[in-house]
Amino acid sequence: MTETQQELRQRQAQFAKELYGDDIGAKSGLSALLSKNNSAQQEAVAKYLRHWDGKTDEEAEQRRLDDYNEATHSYYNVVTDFYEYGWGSSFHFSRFYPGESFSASVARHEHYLAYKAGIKEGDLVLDVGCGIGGPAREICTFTGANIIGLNNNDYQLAKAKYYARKANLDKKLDFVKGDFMKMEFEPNTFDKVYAIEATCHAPKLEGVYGEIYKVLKPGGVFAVYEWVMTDNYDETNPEHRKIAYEIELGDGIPKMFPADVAREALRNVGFEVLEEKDLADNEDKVPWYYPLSGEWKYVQTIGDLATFFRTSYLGRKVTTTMVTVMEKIGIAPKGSRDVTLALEEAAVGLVAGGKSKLFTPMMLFVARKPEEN
Ligand SMILES: CC(C)=CCC[C@@H](C)[C@H]1CC[C@H]2C3=C(CC[C@]12C)[C@@]1(C)CC[C@H](O)C[C@@H]1CC3
Ligand SMILES: C[S@@+](CC[C@H](N)C(=O)[O-])C[C@H]1O[C@@H](n2cnc3c(N)ncnc32)[C@H](O)[C@@H]1O
Repeated sequence: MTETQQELRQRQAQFAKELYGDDIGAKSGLSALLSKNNSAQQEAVAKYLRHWDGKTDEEAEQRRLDDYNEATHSYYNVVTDFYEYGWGSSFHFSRFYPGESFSASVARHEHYLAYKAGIKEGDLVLDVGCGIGGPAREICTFTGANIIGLNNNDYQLAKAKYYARKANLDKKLDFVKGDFMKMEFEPNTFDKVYAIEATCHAPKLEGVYGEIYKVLKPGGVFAVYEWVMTDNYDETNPEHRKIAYEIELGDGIPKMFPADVAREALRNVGFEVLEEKDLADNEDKVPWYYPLSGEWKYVQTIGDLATFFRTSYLGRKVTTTMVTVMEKIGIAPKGSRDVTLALEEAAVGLVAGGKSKLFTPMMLFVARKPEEN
């Protein structure tokens, strides 16, 4: 018998409690990792990794596409603490300007999307795949809009709510559980919708874009930073496919799509595409992937040294070694080392994809739902 949306939701919420205990949300980073339940962690790691067995044939890909919800949910159950520890509370890349700190660059990238979407005070805005709410808090403070974050991961939602309360933004921000492929909001609800590096987890872009189209008001704007393979990518080239596969495996993505698939998907569901630009295709002195490529010369401020160390090759090795030892002596839950190894594949694939310009994490699309006739 197939599980209903309601049953799936309850099971996943229950699982998050088993994994993190009752004070879910309050702990973060490595301290949250160390307090996770051992057998639940093992189950989550197995559920995430079961589809990434090195196969890229059609059947293997189909299994990943079919299981997108559970696989992504499990992925974020096991990586969120590492992300927070290594990256902060906005789970996305950004461009870096000379002299600009890591956190300023992340915030500017969010402001830019808000500006492109035309978000203004009093708007009701949907953040699709909101993570732990870093971008929603920033965009709310920046624009004064009311934002609802949608996410299928219970742990991240609990954290997003916790941080919004702490920042005194809980009257302007709300976070709700749901699958972006099957949204439960009333049609024509939102003035604006944005998504930051999240819709790439969809098994089919028409699915998620179609849902966004449905819940946007006529005339409303959707702005997205999409993860895509660029026009340089050739799926039949084994070197190219290897890079895409590393990104899929390490980032919990069922299938990386090319840019033209994303553009067509927007049009197919009815959007008018107003703007399209690969923000990574530029002459920037500091590349977007530098925190992962481990090039010290790009670090812009003294304050960024600690973050850079954690994200660099050396820092990642230190984390993996530390986690391996802690897992061996029983302090860290089983499976944690496998997670650091998968994240290493992510880092390697992302840097290779960035350097070769086969991949971009910041394909900007701005699209409008036409006014009703
Ligand atoms: C998965 C998607 C669609 C977006 C996430 C983008 C980035 C925020 C992550 C992609 C790879 C991640 C890694 C880390 C942090 C978050 C990412 C950059 C670490 C640096 C976290 C600390 C670990 O020890 C190493 C990780 C490498 C990959
Ligand atoms: C890389 S994170 C980006 C989070 C956030 N946009 C940010 O920039 O901090 C991707 C997010 O998409 C969410 N997500 C993935 N698949 C989803 C789905 N089917 N429905 C809702 N959210 C989903 C994940 O749980 C995660 O929060």
